[in-house]
Amino acid sequence: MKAGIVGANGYSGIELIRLLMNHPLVELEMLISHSTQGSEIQQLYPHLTGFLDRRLEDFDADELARRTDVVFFATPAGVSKDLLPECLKRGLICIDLSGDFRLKDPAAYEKWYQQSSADTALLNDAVYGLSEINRRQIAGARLIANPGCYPTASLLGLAPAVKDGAIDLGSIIIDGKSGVSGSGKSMVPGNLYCEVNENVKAYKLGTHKHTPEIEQAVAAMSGKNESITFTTHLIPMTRGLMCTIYATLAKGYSTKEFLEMYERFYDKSPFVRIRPLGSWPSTKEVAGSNFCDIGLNVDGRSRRLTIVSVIDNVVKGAAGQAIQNLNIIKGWDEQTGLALAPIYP
Ligand SMILES: NC(=O)C1=CN([C@@H]2O[C@H](COP(=O)(O)OP(=O)(O)OC[C@H]3O[C@@H](n4cnc5c(N)ncnc54)[C@H](OP(=O)(O)O)[C@@H]3O)[C@@H](O)[C@H]2O)C=CC1
Ligand SMILES: CC(=O)N[C@@H](CCC(=O)OP(=O)(O)O)C(=O)O
Repeated sequence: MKAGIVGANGYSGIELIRLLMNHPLVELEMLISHSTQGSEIQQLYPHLTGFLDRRLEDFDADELARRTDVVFFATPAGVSKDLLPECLKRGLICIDLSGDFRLKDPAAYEKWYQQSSADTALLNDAVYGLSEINRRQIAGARLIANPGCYPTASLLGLAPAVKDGAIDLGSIIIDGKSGVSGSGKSMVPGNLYCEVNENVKAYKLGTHKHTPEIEQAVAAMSGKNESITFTTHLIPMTRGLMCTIYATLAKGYSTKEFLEMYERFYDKSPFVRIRPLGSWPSTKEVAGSNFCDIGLNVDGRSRRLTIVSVIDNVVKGAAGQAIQNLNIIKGWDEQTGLALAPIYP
């Protein structure tokens, strides 16, 4: 199968290249960028020297349809809602890493993204690509809305407890922390070395666009609409994302009972690893891999569950999950091209 990447020279695009180069059933055919067409990818990114001999090209839906079968959109919000329908119309499988097709309600997109939404019919057709939760809908789909990085870690951490009814949904608090690559490679003063190094800062309190995405998915799992509290922090590292999630218990389970429930829930999900009693994950333990590692603790005194969920934001939070979704769409083994151990130390 031949693939194209729109936004190939951004952080998620480059990660798609690294992973797809090792995928036995996919061949990289077209790399598309916005401002660097004509350049050799190896010149822009010397770490790819000797691996991939391709020039960046301009977006052309006819050319994509002629040369590829699947297109990944690794573009900023607001780009794929216009370009992707042209590819879909031409019969291509489209996997969008941006938020353009994630929210079913166009008014919610307009409120949280501060721009006009994608076509409503396509929003309805789009399948939310949280691989472990929506496998049945993803299989055979043509349009995947790949989840955001914070929602991936949060929702994989919450899903078993939410589906069991074991926590009070109105009590959920998510404390998220991300490395700087989560914000992409564009020049932003807040991402300068002197601003980020030896610093931790909270950002977008009450306005983060992943808030409605997490709420929508929790509602889909539970049948109930509840507001969550979600706070994000930028931390001085390149890759890695941790969500520490707090919720009040609705059932009196112990940590051991929660761990057994999570183990059962993710029994057939090779990319979700549950930590044993008394052990919690760190971002380094998933770096460069498609794993989501989860640790749990019940605080009997406050009757609260704490969930610690970590991913590599550019792999499981973006490019890796996008490829996992392609594997599911095609009925291939989910781990094809993704069976990579994390980089350590
Ligand atoms: N970074 C992460 O950890 C995650 C990112 N995402 C999402 O994935 C998407 C990409 O993110 P990221 O890789 O970080 O972003 P970057 O800013 O690093 O890269 C964006 C890419 O999009 C290209 N681009 C911009 N506008 C257009 C356009 N009109 N047509 C074609 N290409 C265009 C840019 O090309 P050029 O440089 O030539 O202008 C660049 O290659 C975003 O929507 C992001 O929110 C999702 C989960 C995690
Ligand atoms: C560190 C950092 O800035 N992270 C970004 C994550 C954006 C992202 O991946 O989100 P979408 O795919 O939904 O656009 C943020 O918090 O906005």
